[in-house]
Order: sequence, then C-alpha cells, then structure tokens
Amino acid sequence: MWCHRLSHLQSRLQDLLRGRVTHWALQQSNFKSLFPLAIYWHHTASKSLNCVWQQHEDHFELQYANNVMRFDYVWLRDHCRSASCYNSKTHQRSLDTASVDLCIQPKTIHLDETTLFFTWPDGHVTRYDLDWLVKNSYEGQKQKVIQPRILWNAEIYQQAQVPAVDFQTFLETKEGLKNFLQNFLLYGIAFVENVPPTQKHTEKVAERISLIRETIYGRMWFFTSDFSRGDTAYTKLALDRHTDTTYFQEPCGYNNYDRAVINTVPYDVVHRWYTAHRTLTRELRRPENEFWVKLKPGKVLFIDNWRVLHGRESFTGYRQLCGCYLTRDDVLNTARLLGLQA
Ligand SMILES: C[N+](C)(C)CCCC[C@H](N)C(=O)O
Ligand SMILES: O=C(O)CCC(=O)C(=O)O
Ligand SMILES: [Fe+2]
Repeated sequence: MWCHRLSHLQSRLQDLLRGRVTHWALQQSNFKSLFPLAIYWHHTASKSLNCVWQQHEDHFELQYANNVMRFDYVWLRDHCRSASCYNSKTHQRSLDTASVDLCIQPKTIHLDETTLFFTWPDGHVTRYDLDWLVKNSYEGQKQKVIQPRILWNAEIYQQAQVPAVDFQTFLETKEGLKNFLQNFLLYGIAFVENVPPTQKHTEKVAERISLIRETIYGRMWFFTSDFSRGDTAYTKLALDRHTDTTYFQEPCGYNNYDRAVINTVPYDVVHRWYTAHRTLTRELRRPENEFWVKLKPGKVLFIDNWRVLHGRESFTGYRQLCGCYLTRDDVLNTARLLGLQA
C-alpha cells in the first residue's frame, strides 16, 4: 500500500506538474517529507469555494475568484492584522516591519472556510480573509476600477455639455458635491454657479471641498489690476497659459513666467530642455486646446493644475478676482469619502 501510495503520489504529481490535475485535495499530511522540494497544492474543503494555493520556496501562490495571486512571505507577515501587529482603531501598523526576518516562511498554512491561517516559526498566527487578499493583492489591484480621466480639447469639452453645479445644491446636498467632484476628477475643471459674488461665499465653496492653503498671497486672495504686488497677475496684461507657484517646493503645477534662471544643468542639456519646452508649448498653444470661459460674478471655477493650465487675455476697465489654492490631498480625500475613485 505504501509503495502504491508513493507511486500514486508521484504519478499524480507528474500529472499536476503537466497541469493535468487541477482539483486534487491533498490528503497526505506527511507529503512534505516525501518530496522536500515538491509543490504542494491544496484546495479548500468546500469545493464550491474553488480556492487553490501553492506554498513556494519564496512566495505564496493563491488561486481564487478568477485571480492568480502571489504574495511575498515578508508581506504576509507585515500585513498581519492581529491585535499585537495592528491597531484596528487607528488603522495603523504596530508591528515593526524591520523586525521581520527577510527569509521568513510560514511553518504551516491552512484554510478554514474563507480564512487562511499562516503560522510562523515563532508561533505567531496571521489570518487573512480570502476576499481581503484579492482586494489587496497586486493582481487584484490591477483590475481595480481607477478614476477615468477624460482627455479633452475645447470641442470635446463643449460637446460634453458638463453642467455647472448650483451653489445651494453644492453646499447643501451630498449629491451636488459628488456630481461636482465627479466632473472635476473626469475633466480637471468644474464650475459652481450662482455663488453670491463675495469673498466669504467663495471661501465657503472652497471649504466645502478642501482645506485652503495659505501662501504668500494670503489665504483667500482678492486681486485687481492695481499692481499691488510685483506680478503681471496684478496688471491688465494678457497671461499666457500657465500654472501658479512653480517656485514653491510644493507648487500648484509648473509656469514659464516665474521660471528662475536655469543653472543646474550644462549647456547641452539646457538646449535639450528648450527643445522639449518648445514641443510642449506648441501643443499647449494649439487653438483647439484652448477653452475660453467668460468669467462672471458668481461663477467659481476649480482647476486641477496638474492637468489644466489657465491664462487670460488682456483687458480694460475694472476687474476683480478672488480665489485660493487648495491642497490636493484634501480635495481627493473629500472625493474618496463620497465613494469616488480618486
Ligand atoms: C493672484 N494670484 C494669487 C492668484 C496669483 C499670483 C500668482 C503669481 C505668480 N505669477 C504665479 O503664477 O505663481
Ligand atoms: O486674472 C486671471 O484671470 C488669472 C490671473 C492668474 O493667472 C493668476 O493670478 O495666477
Ligand atoms: Fe495664474
């Protein structure tokens, strides 16, 4: 019997290696001693779950829910959610990742219904729900729906007929805020209209979405063409497309006006930079890439400076503008809290 079992296991193993065997419940507890480097396939007790895993020398392979996932053993130890490794109240890791042996391997692995249990050499047990592993695996993440971004030019944006959100709806309803943020994430710009044209109400609109970032221009800036600051923004001159505060360590986005002297690279690299800059500028200045908006009192425009540049033509007469800079983390956080993929 013993001899038979051995040959049976060997032939089955060969079948397995040739991929002919998919669901073979491993009954033999001392299988490891027979084939020290063998591949051990396990599958769950309840066939309906259709979960198969493989304990490799350097990683754990799991087949479940139409995913084939591979996990590093240090990763499996590091992401342990046991009370001693993870603070579930603050969602913070308590485990000192640097204390995990980089050559760690589980002593045993077993599956009970939908939970995998890894027992480590020191006896610590880490448990993972199969669905959690799918959701947090590299392979599972790849399939995650990421926030679509619609690349547009003036014609595409005009045809999209993206509605502005009304001030009251925006301030008082979750739906209004969510629709606004969905448009903002899709296009990189979005409008709120019928805002009482005061700095206070503009501030209210901004704070609905994010913290306001105070800069050298103040928290809420309010400016006109009085040259109160040594900057062309405070004149009637035209401003070519740009983004602001490129001179900050945490700029809004990049801008040609404020570019400092290039003295950190040698002349040949400088010329390559100018060539690249010309290519970018040519694209940016294509008429079809210009979307003109006539700002009017009560219309608030939000711009994602990483996607959309802004500018203006020169003007005459009196014109006042107020606004502020928002922190990207907080805008994205507000979107995520509303269930948007941001
Ligand atoms: C007036 N306001 C505060 C909106 C902008 C001032 C921007 C000044 C500078 N040119 C830059 O682009 O960062
Ligand atoms: O005046 C405008 O419409 C925009 C001015 C500007 O780009 C700025 O202040 O950064
Ligand atoms: Fe600007």
